[in-house]
Amino acid sequence: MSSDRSLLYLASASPRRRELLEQIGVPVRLVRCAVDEQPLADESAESYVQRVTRDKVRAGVALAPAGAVVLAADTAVVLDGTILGKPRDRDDALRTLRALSGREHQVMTAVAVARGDELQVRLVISRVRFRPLAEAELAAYWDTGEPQDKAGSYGIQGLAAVFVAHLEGSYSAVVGLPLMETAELLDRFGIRCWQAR
Ligand SMILES: Cc1cn([C@H]2C[C@H](O)[C@@H](COP(=O)(O)OP(=O)(O)OP(=O)(O)O)O2)c(=O)[nH]c1=O
Repeated sequence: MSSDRSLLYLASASPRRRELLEQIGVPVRLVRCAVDEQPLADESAESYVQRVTRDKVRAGVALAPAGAVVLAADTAVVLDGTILGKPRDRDDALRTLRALSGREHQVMTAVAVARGDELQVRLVISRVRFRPLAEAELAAYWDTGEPQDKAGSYGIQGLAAVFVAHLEGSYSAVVGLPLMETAELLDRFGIRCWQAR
């Protein structure tokens, strides 16, 4: 089976990434693939998100039709160099949110686009500062269900918007995909967003 060269395959189970691509006029076809997302010993957060993103896009290339353009991304919330992943349970989420309260953290999102052996990756680092969060507020936030599937146990695009005192960087990257960098990468692979239609 050969691919339509203008169609993008998204190697992601994240509904956010699909919505963000649709927001800029890039429809996608999904390829489901799983990769090991365990950080390696002594691996920096910057290296980690780029490695996982490369692994995701390569796994996507292996599953997509030959010659297809494939995109993948990974987002990590990083506090003082430590990666705060998706919460294992309620206690883990509350611990994470407590640690983020009243402080600035980094959100690192890498995006990769590949076709066959050709692969390009970009890393975007944003800085987010939360206002101080009350304990009762954290518990109430967990109960909304929003933190469950999100890096750092929060979603800036959702209810957690009221926690954000300051953001420097790319809002779309915090949600899961840096759209300016993504559009540039896609353009190099011949996939245009709304601008060129
Ligand atoms: C910080 C933050 C993260 N997130 C989400 C984006 C990602 O979906 C998730 C980070 O986990 P990822 O491992 O980057 O992505 P994923 O497992 O959801 O999807 P896939 O690997 O299949 O592409 O956290 C938000 O939605 N809002 C936020 O403000």
